[in-house]
Amino acid sequence: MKYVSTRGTAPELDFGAAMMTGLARDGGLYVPAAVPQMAPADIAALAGASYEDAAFRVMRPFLGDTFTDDEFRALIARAYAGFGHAARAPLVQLAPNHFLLELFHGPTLAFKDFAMQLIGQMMQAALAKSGSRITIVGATSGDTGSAAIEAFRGLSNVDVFILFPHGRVSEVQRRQMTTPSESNVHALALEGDFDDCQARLKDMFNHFEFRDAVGLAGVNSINWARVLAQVVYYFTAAVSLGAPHRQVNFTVPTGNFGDIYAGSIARAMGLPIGQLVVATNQNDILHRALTTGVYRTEGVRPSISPSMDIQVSSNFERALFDALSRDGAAVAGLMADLRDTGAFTIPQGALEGLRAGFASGRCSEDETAAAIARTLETSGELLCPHSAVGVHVAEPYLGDVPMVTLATAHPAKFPDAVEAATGIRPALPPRMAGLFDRPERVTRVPNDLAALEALILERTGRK
Ligand SMILES: Cc1ncc(COP(=O)(O)O)c(C=O)c1O
Ligand SMILES: N[C@@H](CCOP(=O)(O)O)C(=O)O
Repeated sequence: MKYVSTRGTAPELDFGAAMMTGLARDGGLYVPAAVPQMAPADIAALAGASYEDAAFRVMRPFLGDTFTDDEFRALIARAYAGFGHAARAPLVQLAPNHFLLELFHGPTLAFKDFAMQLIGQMMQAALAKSGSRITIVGATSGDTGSAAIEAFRGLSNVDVFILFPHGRVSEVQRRQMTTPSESNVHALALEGDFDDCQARLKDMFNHFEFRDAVGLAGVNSINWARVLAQVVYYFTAAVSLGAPHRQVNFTVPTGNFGDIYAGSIARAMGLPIGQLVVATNQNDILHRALTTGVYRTEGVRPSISPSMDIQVSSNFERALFDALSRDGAAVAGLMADLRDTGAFTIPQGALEGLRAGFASGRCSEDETAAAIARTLETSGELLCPHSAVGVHVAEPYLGDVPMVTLATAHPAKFPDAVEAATGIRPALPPRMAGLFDRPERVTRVPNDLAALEALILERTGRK
């Protein structure tokens, strides 16, 4: 199994190398050269399997010889052992033919744990074999950062630096990143928005002298392994609703396009997914792009679903690559337009392909609050604002085909928005008691590449 870059000129890599490399050296994102297929009988055989067993069967064909079967099974077992629900990703019913996939039972209460806990295990195993040391730099709008810190805290051969937009994450998210006391954890509050954090991270990957000096590794969804781990729950959810004998639709609260792209990989593998609906908040660049054919950044507007306050949606590049018949030069051209002008126009054929693959909708701030209140009233489920965006956007698509909306975070990560909508202040699980009492450790940093690189070099003892 080989991985190729969306910009067409970086070397092809195997799974292990793609995971440790993160961003391709031509600035693109790694994707499989060909997506492995799962026959209907193999999909049907997932019925009744544990989440861990399903994870093994769905992901194994993508791994080549990076791990033996026994090693991979052991890594999966360790990754999901700390989840607070036996099903790992339980489905609950909201309405006739509308289901919620609860992805917030991991250690940091967001869907990121599904991939990050596994990447943590896989990277540690790879580092133990190679004996090397890495520096992880992550960009976060709140959830990736806390999940990454949880997965890598305390490891002697990994330093973790997390860039988050100062003042634009929830207090719970901030404290999850700033209260761990391990010396390999560095929370950096950047003067800017998430797009600035992600842009500086990509700048670091594209600055080869720095990248090689610190052994830079990435755990954002630019890393293919992140996407792969998120493919699994599409299979477990769909099979429990009757796939492969029946179609299932999904609505996905979307920001960086990683989670919904994972759904498109599940569909490419053979899972009978009908509609994949992109649900955006008021930062609706993806909805506008799919509707108008023009991808144009407008500046981020802070919302009550802050983890989706994103304009430069990294994984959209992977979907574009497929829609452009895997023409890396064409993708590179559109990305250059985006960098130089803040916009690009999707060629008509590619736009039709994207529209065939993805429906979309937008949810305003008021609609988000109303969806939280309405869902509590009609089904007793308390939603986080991101999941509420999903539920609102899913509603016009409800019909004969079961719809699964992804619940991407626990409501207690966003208590202010939930309380404003319902009057109920959701409590953190008891295992997180003390989060508000522990001292915080955070460094304010400018939105400046040279300053960030200097800080990382100094903290990792390279200067
Ligand atoms: C709670 C939550 N919901 C949804 C999203 C959107 O996911 P993605 O970036 O994979 O589209 C994120 C982060 O991006 C998130 O943290
Ligand atoms: N919402 C994310 C943004 C980063 O997304 P990623 O999936 O690329 O890591 C976050 O919570 O940080």
